[in-house]
Amino acid sequence: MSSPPGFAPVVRPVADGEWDAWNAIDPHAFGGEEPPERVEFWNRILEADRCIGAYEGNEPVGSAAAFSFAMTVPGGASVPVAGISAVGVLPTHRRRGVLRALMRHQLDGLHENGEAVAALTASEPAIYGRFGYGLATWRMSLRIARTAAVLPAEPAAPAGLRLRLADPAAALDTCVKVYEELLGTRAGLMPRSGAWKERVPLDPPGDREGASPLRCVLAEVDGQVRGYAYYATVVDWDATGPTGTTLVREAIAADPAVRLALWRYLFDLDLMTTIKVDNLPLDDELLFQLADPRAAVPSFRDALFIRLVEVGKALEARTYSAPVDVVLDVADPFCPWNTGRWRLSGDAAGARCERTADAAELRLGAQEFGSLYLDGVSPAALAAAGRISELRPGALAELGRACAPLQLPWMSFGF
Ligand SMILES: CC(=O)SCCNC(=O)CCNC(=O)[C@H](O)C(C)(C)COP(=O)(O)OP(=O)(O)OC[C@H]1O[C@@H](n2cnc3c(N)ncnc32)[C@H](O)[C@@H]1OP(=O)(O)O
Repeated sequence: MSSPPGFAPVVRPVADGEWDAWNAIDPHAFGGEEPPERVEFWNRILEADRCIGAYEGNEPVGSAAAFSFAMTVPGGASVPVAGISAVGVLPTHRRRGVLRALMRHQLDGLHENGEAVAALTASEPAIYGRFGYGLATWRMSLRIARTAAVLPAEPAAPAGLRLRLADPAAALDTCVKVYEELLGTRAGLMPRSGAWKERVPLDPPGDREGASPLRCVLAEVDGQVRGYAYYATVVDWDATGPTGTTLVREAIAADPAVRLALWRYLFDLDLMTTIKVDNLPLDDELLFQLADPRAAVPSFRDALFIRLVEVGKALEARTYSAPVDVVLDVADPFCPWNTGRWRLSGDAAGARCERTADAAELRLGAQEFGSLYLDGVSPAALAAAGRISELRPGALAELGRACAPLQLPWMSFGF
């Protein structure tokens, strides 16, 4: 039954005995039914004390959850991040302020706990800007014609390299160790602690849509696993012969020579004519390893949205690629404790970000801070879009030099 006019949801943690009703919101809100393996996985990773419901009486009509993640920030440090997920409102109660009440409760809670950064991926990107989340990273997918794809001879595969097929479930711990070698190298990366290591290789039969079960190939050098790829294949034929597709879910190795060896393998599977790669960073080296870049058809999508819950603390937790000393004037109506002027000064060794009464040099909002945080969006682009105002000539360029990434940030798994 839909709510009467003047409805004001009460937002609170989910109590024992309410979980079935809370879990029932998601399929109604998202309109689908997840395979049981995925439901079971999500039930295992949810942190019960970080799940909230919006209630009408005793009935939950909206849901939201937070995960206790860590994330690499520019400079390589790892900072705690609240990963926001499971946001849904019953269709009977939409557009009556339930999401707004959930966001209010959640951000107030993060503020009280001193959690400086929140992150999410959005079902619809237009939803979260009003709550101060800014688009911070992109993901790239590639569709590659195998016949046109020529990979370079260099770097040659390391001497002693051996590729070995493994059962994805049995290889989980091994693969996570390889993945962890990457963590400090690129902003946006998050560890896959505990059950999160199962997230990428999760392979419910109900999700396969004609593809093979997930395969795992390990790249060993002198007996040590140094890289791995998860992939599946779709077998197909037409009058010209085989037209199969290799679906690459992930190819990970810290050593570029090992990663290239994995690509050679994935590009050379018999009967496959197309390679589809999901979720790469925008500057992935694979783009520059194809002799003919048009062999790959890229598509791009928004990935991570970031919210600085505590501007000062968050900006001090990262470093800056060049010296910076600017006064930032922040407008943050949804989290007013951030509003005001902040002096950010720092370099590659560390940073301070403190309240100041000095004259403002750059004016921006919470959403822009989120977009800038991982160095995946340039201050100049946001200024050109009319979203940052430069009040002291030169301040924009100074911030731009300080936020110049060595590599673009990347979120390697969804949550
Ligand atoms: C991190 C994640 O989990 S992403 C997943 C989000 N969930 C989904 O997409 C599931 C399907 N959708 C839903 O469950 C709901 O429609 C929600 C959660 C998107 C919105 O919930 P509602 O309770 O209807 O939103 P609410 O009434 O609080 O609206 C708050 C504001 O957001 C706006 N808004 C709500 N949904 C959308 C949307 N899909 N696109 C753009 N704006 C939106 C409203 O217009 C309102 O704007 P205002 O600030 O100008 O007043």
